Amino acid sequence: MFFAVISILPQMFGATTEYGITGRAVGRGQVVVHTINPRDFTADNYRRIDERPFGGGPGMVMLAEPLEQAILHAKALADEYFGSVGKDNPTCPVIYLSPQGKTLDEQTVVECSQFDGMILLCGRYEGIDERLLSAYVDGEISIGDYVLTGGELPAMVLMDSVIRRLPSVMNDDQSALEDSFVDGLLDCPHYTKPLIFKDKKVPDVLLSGHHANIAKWRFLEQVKRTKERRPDLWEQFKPTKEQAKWLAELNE
Ligand SMILES: O=C(NCc1ccc(CNCc2ncc[nH]2)cc1)c1csc2nc[nH]c(=O)c12
Repeated sequence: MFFAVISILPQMFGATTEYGITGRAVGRGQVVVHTINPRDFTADNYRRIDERPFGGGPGMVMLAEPLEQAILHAKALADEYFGSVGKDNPTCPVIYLSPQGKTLDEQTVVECSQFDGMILLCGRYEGIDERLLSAYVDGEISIGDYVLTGGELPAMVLMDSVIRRLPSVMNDDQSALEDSFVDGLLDCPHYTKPLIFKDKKVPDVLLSGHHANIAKWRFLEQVKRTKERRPDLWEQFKPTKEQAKWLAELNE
């Protein structure tokens, strides 16, 4: 999958491209990430990428022209990449990470993981000239209703959530698709060595080797936690046939 991120802080993206499962996917060439700094597309000696807002008010607004050149460069890199892998008619939307965007959820992550690539536009300051957004942006995504200092961390959250879903990025011992957020429940408790920690033992069922009982115990723990901590998720939950059987036993 192809990513081009447009940001005046390109070094931040090392957190995604150099570490962990996402870093490995980049290292293997399963994911390509280009960082593009709008400052490299400025025409003035001060390499300006922001200016005071028309109409006054606090803060600065990012200039349209350097961002336009950065986006056109990203599109050229995308064309080159898709040409090199023989992909015709690729889907590669320009996504603006913005507090005004649609709040990211697993469904949006699934939709994004089906694109051939994405051009991610990261804002700083008070935002970006509206005329640039209306000319080039296909969609806006927020990662939640809290105020950050820029779009870079949201861009990396989006990239991380998408990259982990790509086939063969997560090997089978890493829970890729059956994650609790995918089956609609919170996760169950996890235990590993030592058998006793701070006088607390591991639940016997997990030591029993009885896989059906273990699966049932884990599911019922997920249910208990989801009911307690996220009644909103519990309300939406649709059990499978087997899960419904286990739930029926619970209510006996
Ligand atoms: O660029 C981002 N944030 C930087 C930022 C923060 C505040 C303002 C100014 N807002 C003034 C205002 N708001 C409502 C009324 N007036 C602009 C830009 C960002 C990208 S995705 C995301 N997801 C969750 N949270 C985020 O902050 C982000």
